Amino acid sequence: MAWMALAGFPPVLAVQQRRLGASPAAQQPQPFVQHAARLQPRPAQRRAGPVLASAEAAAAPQQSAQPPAATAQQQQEQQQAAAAGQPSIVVHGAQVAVQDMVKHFQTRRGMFKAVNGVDVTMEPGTITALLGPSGSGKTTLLRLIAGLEEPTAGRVLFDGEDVTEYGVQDRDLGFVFQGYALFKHMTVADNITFGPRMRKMDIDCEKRVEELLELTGLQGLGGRFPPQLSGGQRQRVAMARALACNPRLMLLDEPFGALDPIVRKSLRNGLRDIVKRIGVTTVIVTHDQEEAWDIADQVVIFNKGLIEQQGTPEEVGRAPASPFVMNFVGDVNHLPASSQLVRKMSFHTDKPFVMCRPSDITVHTNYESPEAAASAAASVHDKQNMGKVVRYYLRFDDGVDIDFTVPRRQDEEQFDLDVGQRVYVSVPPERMMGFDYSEVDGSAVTA
Ligand SMILES: Nc1ncnc2c1ncn2[C@@H]1O[C@H](COP(=O)(O)OP(=O)(O)OP(=O)(O)O)[C@@H](O)[C@H]1O
Repeated sequence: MAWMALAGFPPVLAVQQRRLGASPAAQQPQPFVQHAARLQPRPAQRRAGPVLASAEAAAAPQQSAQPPAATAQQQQEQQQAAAAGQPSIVVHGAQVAVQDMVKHFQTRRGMFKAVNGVDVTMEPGTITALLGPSGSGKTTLLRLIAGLEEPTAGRVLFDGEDVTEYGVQDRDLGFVFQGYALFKHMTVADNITFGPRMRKMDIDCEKRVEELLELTGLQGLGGRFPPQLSGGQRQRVAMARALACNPRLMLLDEPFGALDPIVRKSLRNGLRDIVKRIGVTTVIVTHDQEEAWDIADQVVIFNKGLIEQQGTPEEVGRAPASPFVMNFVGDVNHLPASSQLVRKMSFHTDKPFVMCRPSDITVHTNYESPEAAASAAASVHDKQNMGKVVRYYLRFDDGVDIDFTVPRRQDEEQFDLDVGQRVYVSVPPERMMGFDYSEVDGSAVTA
């Protein structure tokens, strides 16, 4: 079944940081911020086209007074597909280019730069995940792409065509966001076909519903009402509805934020499967790095209204472009640049601190080995069995702590260290990065 077809993806980088000198118990998880229905138009922000008054309206931009008809090309393709007995969902994912995008908000304290000169291109049929700390500008960029915000400067191009002046209803979009925004009084089938009916699309609505229910793993549920569905099922309906009008671009804002981890995982795998089957260009805002790493072809890391890095998840994970990205993506240890380990590794930096990933640490136990001689001595300070991995907290003789994480199986075969045991630690200097705390602080600049 399409919904169950899981794609294989690179290992996920856990989102956790170990702060300088902090004990295991003192570790702070990354804040997880959830926003309900953030794609709702903010009052007085629209410039063109009818004002959308609710989340449901935002999710169904086709509710304009004079809904645009399906394009002649789309209609022709649908008719051809119907005649050939093929699926009637014909999507041409757009290449979406955002150029020199700037968005300033007028606030009581002056002008606030939420997006401050952003260039990014999303290739047709790919998934781009927008990641970054709270307030870094992710949702604002999504809304600018959608036409829900008027840019201060910059352009949005769909397949090379400048759509910056187009209203939201003229951009061929599908929306999915956390609050579901389904019409509760309508059946699942009616929710799905609401858009095509409003746009007077010349399609077989029954067939479209069947195809979309199959695509989203909801076979047999077309006659139910949203309150009779689970949260995961409702979000699948939202996806089906977003795709019903053959959008060129699907925009998702924290779509799975309210769901439990197992349902989230199933939904995101389903999302990737759908996108790859039908080829719709997709942009997703998420706080969940595991989600981004699982599904995205391209990740875009935001900080304070600017893009710090964009690339494939592998590129960003392997070669972070800045201390901010290294710190934001995955586990890191923070050490003083003058610490024993850094000096022993002959890593030189003019910055006061150094980062390294737990996964780049090598631990030797035989003090007579040549490797041990080239390493810094530490003691096992604490050990935690985390299920699939074992995490050790190692303390150097200068009092500096670091994490060392090893797969449980490897730990059993190779390490199985005792608390208090002496170990010898090395990190390739090319895997270290000097930094100053001002460079990794992603807290939003308030307006
Ligand atoms: N209409 C507005 N008026 C004034 N400031 C705004 C407005 N919309 C957004 N902002 C500010 O712009 C900044 C970026 O907001 P945005 O919602 O894009 O961030 P985000 O990265 O999506 O954050 P989060 O992850 O918390 O949702 C924030 O500081 C926010 O307060």
